[in-house]
Amino acid sequence: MADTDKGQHILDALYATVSARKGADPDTSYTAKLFAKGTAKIAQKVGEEGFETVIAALAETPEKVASESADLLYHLTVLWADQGVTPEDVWKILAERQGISGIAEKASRSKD
Ligand SMILES: N=c1c2ncn([C@@H]3O[C@H](COP(=O)(O)OP(=O)(O)OP(=O)(O)O)[C@@H](O)[C@H]3O)c2ncn1[C@@H]1O[C@H](COP(=O)(O)O)[C@@H](O)[C@H]1O
Repeated sequence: MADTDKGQHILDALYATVSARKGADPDTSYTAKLFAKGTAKIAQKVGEEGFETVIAALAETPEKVASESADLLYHLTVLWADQGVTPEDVWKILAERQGISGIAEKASRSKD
């Protein structure tokens, strides 16, 4: 596997693990506890972890940014599973954007 594929592979594997926790025992699985609390709680955690990543960038260390990013990506996979979004849905959108400048992409969106 190419090094550049490793992050995607780990997120795919994490998503599979997270999805399998739907309906599991909230006493033994943090993910199952999040699913039991519902969409608002899961979305709140994504917001909190995003905020903690921002704070790490502004006031802490690159190591803390990496650690908070891992928390953020984990909670994002839980939100995807909750919403019926698959990693493939996200990879497809990112792949379609490859080679398109962010400025051109934003201009095309504002015409929608
Ligand atoms: N990657 C993660 C992961 N990253 C962070 N966390 C948990 O996210 C929580 C974040 O901590 P916080 O202090 O923000 O949250 P909290 O205070 O516990 O919760 P709230 O009071 O905010 O509801 C911690 O309990 C972490 O352990 C994770 N929990 C699980 N995973 C993955 O999910 C898999 C399944 O986990 P379980 O569902 O617990 O079996 C694990 O094997 C891991 O691969």
